[in-house]
Amino acid sequence: TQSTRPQRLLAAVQKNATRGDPRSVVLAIDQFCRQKEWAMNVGDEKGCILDSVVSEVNPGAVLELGTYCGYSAVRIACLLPPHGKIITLEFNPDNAAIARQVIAWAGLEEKIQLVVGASGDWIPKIKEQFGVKTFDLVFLDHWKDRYLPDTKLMEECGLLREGSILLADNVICPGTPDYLEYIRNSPRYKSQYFKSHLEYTKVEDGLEKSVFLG
Ligand SMILES: C[C@H](C[C@H]1O[C@@H](n2cnc3c(N)ncnc32)[C@H](O)[C@@H]1O)NC(=O)c1cc(-c2ccc(F)cc2)cc(O)c1O
Ligand SMILES: [Mg+2]
Repeated sequence: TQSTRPQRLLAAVQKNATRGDPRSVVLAIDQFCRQKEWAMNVGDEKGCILDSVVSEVNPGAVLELGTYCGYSAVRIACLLPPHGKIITLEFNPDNAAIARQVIAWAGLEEKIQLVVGASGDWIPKIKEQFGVKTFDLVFLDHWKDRYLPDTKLMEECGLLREGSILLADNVICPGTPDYLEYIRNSPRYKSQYFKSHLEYTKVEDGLEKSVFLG
């Protein structure tokens, strides 16, 4: 039977990356996506911006919406402080199964908690289920029309504190117009746009970094 793109991406990781070496996993995925098949990971160019934000925030608690194959979860987890953890939500069980194996190959199972389900269902349960008070950093990379409702939901559920950072992928391509309009005009956020390109292409895209002011 025909393999899927995530399955081929995992095979490339298992062939070309060193077990327990997260940076070799990131490199193997980027090489696969540049040389073999495009895939919707945040990628190497936007990934450098992600790295600089993670390093600056030095987060103890990270929430990622939209795991896909685990590329950005691995990239973020590499940079966390010793007791830092990332909870990553993935709706599609097939993608989650691949991501689990990519995370295992990187040796980051202790730092990354992968949860299968929809963000809208899980966000209200995170505090009680995972003993999280608030998140220092949230990386939004799921369905582009869920960024705004889920941001409002995180506010309502008390998952954000003064200084929490939201970093949103794809605000230009595919685009998240309602989220951008809200976050750039809300007095409760201070936003900054980091111009870049859609992963592995020359098409414009970028990341929007927003600080929650409380
Ligand atoms: C949405 C996907 C990423 C993953 O998110 C999971 N997901 C969804 N909704 C939920 C939820 N509500 N809760 C939890 N997980 C959830 C899903 O199952 C995918 O695995 N990402 C994209 O579609 C995406 C697309 C492009 C793109 C750009 C130009 C093109 F011509 C074509 C595609 C680029 C990107 O950088 C992306 O990130
Ligand atoms: Mg994305």
